Amino acid sequence: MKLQTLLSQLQNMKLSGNENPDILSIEMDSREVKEGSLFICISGYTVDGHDYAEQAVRRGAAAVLSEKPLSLPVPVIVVNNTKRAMALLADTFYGQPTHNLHLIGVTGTNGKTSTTHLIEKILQNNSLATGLIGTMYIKIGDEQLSVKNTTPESLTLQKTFGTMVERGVSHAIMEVSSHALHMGRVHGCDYDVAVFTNLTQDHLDYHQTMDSYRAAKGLLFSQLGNKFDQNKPKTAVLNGDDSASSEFMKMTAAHVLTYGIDSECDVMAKNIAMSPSGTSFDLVTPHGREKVNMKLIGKFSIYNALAAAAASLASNVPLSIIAATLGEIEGVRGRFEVVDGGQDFSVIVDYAHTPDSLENVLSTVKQFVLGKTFVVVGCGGDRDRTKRKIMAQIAVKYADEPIFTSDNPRSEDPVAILNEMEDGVRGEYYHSIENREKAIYFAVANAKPGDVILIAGKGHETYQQIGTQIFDFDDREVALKAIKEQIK
Ligand SMILES: CC(=O)N[C@H]1[C@@H](OP(=O)(O)OP(=O)(O)OC[C@H]2O[C@@H](n3ccc(=O)[nH]c3=O)[C@H](O)[C@@H]2O)O[C@H](CO)[C@@H](O)[C@@H]1O[C@H](C)C(=O)N[C@@H](C)C(=O)N[C@H](CCC(=O)O)C(=O)O
Ligand SMILES: Nc1ncnc2c1ncn2[C@@H]1O[C@H](COP(=O)(O)OP(=O)(O)OP(=O)(O)O)[C@@H](O)[C@H]1O
Ligand SMILES: N[C@H](CCC[C@H](N)C(=O)O)C(=O)O
Ligand SMILES: [Mg+2]
Repeated sequence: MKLQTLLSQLQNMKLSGNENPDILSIEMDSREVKEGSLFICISGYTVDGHDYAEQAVRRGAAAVLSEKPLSLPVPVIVVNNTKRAMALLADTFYGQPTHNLHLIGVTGTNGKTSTTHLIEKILQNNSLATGLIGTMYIKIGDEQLSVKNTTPESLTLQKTFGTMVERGVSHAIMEVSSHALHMGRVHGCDYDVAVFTNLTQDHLDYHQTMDSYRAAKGLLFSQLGNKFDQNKPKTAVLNGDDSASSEFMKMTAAHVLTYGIDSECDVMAKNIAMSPSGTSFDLVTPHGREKVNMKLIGKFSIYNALAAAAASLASNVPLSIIAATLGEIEGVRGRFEVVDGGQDFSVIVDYAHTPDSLENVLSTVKQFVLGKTFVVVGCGGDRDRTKRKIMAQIAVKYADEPIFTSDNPRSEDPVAILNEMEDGVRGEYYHSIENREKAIYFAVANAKPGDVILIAGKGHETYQQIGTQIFDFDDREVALKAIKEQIK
């Protein structure tokens, strides 16, 4: 695409010279720049991309987009905000791909990964070609790509959507993090369905207060479009049992479909029966009623199922397919995943890394446990510190054997993180074992028949970050090894 054609999208910009090179790619990382790239300078949290403009030109950049004049031998386009401009240019460069996709965005503190996977399976069972973007990976058809963020930058996002369209994907489902909403990574995404799971405490390191965290989540709904287009109707799927939903409802002119268990909603679960091996309920919707027999357990799983059902209904999937698919789903990797090494106690690996998710999962375990409950849990470094005490209190409240350990300490001292957890439960009964492998071994060595060990916080993760080093670490493998050695 010609530079001038691309730039016609920007209303306020200054371009030095009148050259009009062919732009073959857009890059925000100088290390990715190739001959013919447009390099966009982003001033980040760690470094300033403007400092890499010269390097980008040496690597062949044909033009540079910047927030200040730069003396370079290629055209320099100056705009007030390169991040906003990047979202617009990426959308244009990749052919406005979200206009050609049915796009479903899922936001909320907990349940985004789980819910997106439920929706993915339902759409696939309705013979639709899907793509998925989230914490674990990007999926385009059968191909899986690794990711750094739950919601990538606009450039990666639009490029990914472009590839999806090229490969015949018709429906894309994505997790939309509050960081992404706040940083404008999803500007330009034309959502058809926006789903809200829940709002509880997390990320206060970034958002500071729950009010601004709620406001960031709300951006998904205020960006859902304010015109009524009968050919492309938009739907906000809101959790009627979460008080934040009434605010989000005001933010959008789109159709609203509520789901819930306790309050009167459009999509509801009635006659719920829970057992250690599954959950059944009547899925009551504006399109009729179907019995659902799920293998997933816990009240939180019913919420995810209802959110997925409502999003699928808003995407025109027949109710019978929705109910049948919810019955088939085995679960999502690292979410309430059972580790079975032939032992006579249960081991569950789960991604609960917030107070609310930990409480949900532990209370689900407590509903069914015959013996004692063990929990192995830590808190990530360089993340919301205020949740540490609370998570420790929840662990002590629900577990007979709470074992505090390290999660991903990142740049923080692991012992200092443990101390902050312990500050919430001084004088109570707990164990503190800094080394996560040792903590898991300790739990396995002490569990008796009928006990349950919940290993929380890292779920699907296959690494542990200590300082700047990344070590191989998989809770499921470590637990399995401990079990095998124990029952030898
Ligand atoms: C705080 C934050 O969000 N940081 C994001 C940000 O990194 P940054 O600002 O530090 O970037 P930087 O390293 O300063 O670089 C600035 C610019 O210089 C460029 N650069 C840099 C070096 C170089 O040699 N050449 C060069 O051109 C970079 O490509 C970039 O354009 O931009 C990066 C690239 O897009 C992101 O990967 C990174 O996310 C980091 C890894 C992160 O941890 N983010 C978390 C807080 C986050 O966003 N989490 C949410 C999910 C939370 C949840 O699900 O609960 C998420 O959506 O992932
Ligand atoms: N609807 C829910 N409400 C509360 N807790 C939930 C819910 N769904 C899942 N959980 C718990 O939260 C954990 C994380 O779930 P999931 O990965 O689906 O959330 P997420 O929103 O994608 O998280 P992240 O922000 O890290 O991407 C699960 O392992 C489970 O313990
Ligand atoms: N998306 C979450 C993941 C946390 C996972 C936990 N294992 C940790 O490292 O803190 C975050 O970045 O806050
Ligand atoms: Mg996720």
